[in-house]
Amino acid sequence: MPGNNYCPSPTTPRTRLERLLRDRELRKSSRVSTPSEEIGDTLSEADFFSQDSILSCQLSDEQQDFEGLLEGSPPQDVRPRKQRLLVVANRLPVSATRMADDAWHLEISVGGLVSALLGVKEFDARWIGWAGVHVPDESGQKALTEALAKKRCIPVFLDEDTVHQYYNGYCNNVLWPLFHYLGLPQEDRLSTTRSFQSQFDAYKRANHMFADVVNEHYEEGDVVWCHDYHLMFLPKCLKEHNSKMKVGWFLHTPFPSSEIHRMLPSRSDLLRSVLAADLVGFHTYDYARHFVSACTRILGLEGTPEGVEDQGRLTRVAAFPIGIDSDRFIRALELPKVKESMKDLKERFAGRKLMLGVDRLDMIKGIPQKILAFEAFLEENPQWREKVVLLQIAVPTRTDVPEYQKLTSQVHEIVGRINGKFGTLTSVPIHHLDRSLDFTALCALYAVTDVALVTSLRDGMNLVSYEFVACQAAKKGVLILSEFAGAAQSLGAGALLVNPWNISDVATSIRYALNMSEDEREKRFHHNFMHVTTHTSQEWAATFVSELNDTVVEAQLRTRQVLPVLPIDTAVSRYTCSHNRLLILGFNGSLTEPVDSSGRRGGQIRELEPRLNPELKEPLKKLCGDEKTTVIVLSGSDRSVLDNNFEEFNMWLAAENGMFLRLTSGDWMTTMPENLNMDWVDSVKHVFEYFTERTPRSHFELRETSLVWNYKYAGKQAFPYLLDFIPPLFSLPS
Ligand SMILES: O=P(O)(O)OC[C@H]1O[C@H](O[C@H]2O[C@H](CO)[C@@H](O)[C@H](O)[C@H]2O)[C@H](O)[C@@H](O)[C@@H]1O
Ligand SMILES: O=c1ccn([C@@H]2O[C@H](COP(=O)(O)OP(=O)(O)O)[C@@H](O)[C@H]2O)c(=O)[nH]1
Repeated sequence: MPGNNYCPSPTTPRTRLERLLRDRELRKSSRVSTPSEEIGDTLSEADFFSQDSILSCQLSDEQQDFEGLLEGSPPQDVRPRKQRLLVVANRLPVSATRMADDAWHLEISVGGLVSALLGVKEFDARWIGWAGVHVPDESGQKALTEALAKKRCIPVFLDEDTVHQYYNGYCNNVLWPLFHYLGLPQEDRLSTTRSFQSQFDAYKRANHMFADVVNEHYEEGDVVWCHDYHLMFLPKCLKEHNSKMKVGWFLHTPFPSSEIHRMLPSRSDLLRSVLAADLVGFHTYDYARHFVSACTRILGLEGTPEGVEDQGRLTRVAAFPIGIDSDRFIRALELPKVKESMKDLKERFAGRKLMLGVDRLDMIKGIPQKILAFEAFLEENPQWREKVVLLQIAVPTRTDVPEYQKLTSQVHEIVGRINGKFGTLTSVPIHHLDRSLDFTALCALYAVTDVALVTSLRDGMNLVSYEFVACQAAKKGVLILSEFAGAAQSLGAGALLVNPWNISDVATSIRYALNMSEDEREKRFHHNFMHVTTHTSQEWAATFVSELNDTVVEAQLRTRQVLPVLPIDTAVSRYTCSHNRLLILGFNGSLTEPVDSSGRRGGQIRELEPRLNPELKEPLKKLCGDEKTTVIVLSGSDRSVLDNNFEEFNMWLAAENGMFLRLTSGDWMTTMPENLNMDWVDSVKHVFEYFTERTPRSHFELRETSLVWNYKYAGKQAFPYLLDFIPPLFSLPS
């Protein structure tokens, strides 16, 4: 369900849930079909040129459709003013190519993020991003800025070195593989783009450049929605410039387990800057949970069902599974051009079942694994060899990154080998295309496919699987889907889920899919079709933005409830005037040496016995020597600890939380009842020992009147143990 807390919790405010449902209903009932939403009624080529004479464009149908989506219909007086939305993503929805000094060719960019955001129509949206091209001269920048403005796009101009270090380097060679569990680059991969540090510097520089453009175009009340791993530094830059800006950040990739994230040298910087946003969104609960646990374990912050808290400030964290504009795909199937393509494809592959893969040529998509599984299937099922064909569309991507170049050769080599092995004079089993298809060609392919094969090793969501389902109302084909794609959580019930690393498992699923009964296909399809058509990209965006608006309002309310900060000047002047003062000081954490969140003091693991911070000795001596002031140290520690630390001062000591009292010049007194029953200690001690052994960095102390298990430095991994731990304590005899 979109906008749910990262952790489904019974404490979710009922009002939030109700608001979500109400908003959803309102959106449904107020939805008006604009001209651009009617079938085929997109801008014509002539309209396009008349609007934009300096553009040299050959518009495909897909681009015409895109035109309609980007420009929308002008706001009319009767309609309420739409909220302004600044969508900030690394890539604009168009890539630009320079045709002449002042002439630019604009083409829609391929990728899930662009497809999803094209569906966002409810806002007065503007896009801010990189146009995918280096423009060194001012006149070229001016011409491109004007051309893009007509498409409601605002460019960020990045120089070549920044692109190399930031985009090819830090984003695609460091963050991308790490977030998809492929590890960090080894030295040989790093050396091509220099060190982590210089890449990270370029990353921050680039994020500042994005921030400058946002700040320039921002108007009060705008919502700023930052996207993806390219812009993790952006929320912080924006909030530092204007703390009132409403900032949301959404990650389109997985967020890995904190065990993976902690490998990153810049792990804390990135988490902290993302936390500057008001709302942080992920595709699935798992990714959100991983993010929260990275913040608790690495930064030592507090995780709650609502998000992450840092000194009273909450960053809301929630799951917002993306969708597609399913209507756009369903309507496209009625277009004559799509019908014609479907007819061609059916004729070309007559007598054979068609299996389809559509992926960017990226290592996370598991293309080699998919092809090897298809080979295993052909090997084990000779009767199918002449009756099935795998069509793999592999869209070239990030071609400047050496890993991607290697992958291309690897895939070509495998395809060549298998086609050589199973091909005949008249046909080959694998049709592999290193290119992208336009929207209409893609829809036709989806519609005639019998089995779609998605074998991502990790994938934030995977919209191809959604698009395939949207186009299958007639055929009701089967979706084989990797359990490591975010989509497996929403389409899992209708798809055949596979582990792409298990080649024989995938091969078995291929056989099962090809032989599946019509009845089963129909049931599975129905389930997924319902999901895809009700969880759309419009719904996704509207929910995120409405949550962001609400989060900001709630944060303002919360700020008013926060206790006011002590007015230091007033406190000091009252202190100076008074003649009889009582100062009650804590010990652990107040007067002890500073330790970091993992319990290290100056890089060393802390000693078990707390020690007075040497820097406080002098001021404390002065305080204790002041006859107008009585000082008490009140601590949970036992008497010997206080003796060892405060013997030399003239003060009161209260050990074990007041069980024992002493003026340092006198003897210890006790407030303990004479017949205090301590029989429970032995049995509880065993329980404490058991959990201490199993919880690194926790320790337990046996005091005179209490037993303490201290898990303060153990990190949040102690919590599962705590849950086991508390019930046995309650069952102890009192
Ligand atoms: O812009 P590129 O570097 O060429 O890469 C294309 C996009 O790839 C990634 O897409 C992700 O977003 C999809 C939609 O949420 C999701 O379904 C998919 O699983 C992700 O891989 C990337 O996150 C985008 O920023 C890129 O633009
Ligand atoms: O030839 C192609 C192949 C893919 N796509 C689009 O690229 C997107 C891929 O998104 P997905 O979420 O599956 O993965 P990503 O590439 O973003 O990692 C989908 O919307 C496809 O329709 C396209 O327009 N043309």
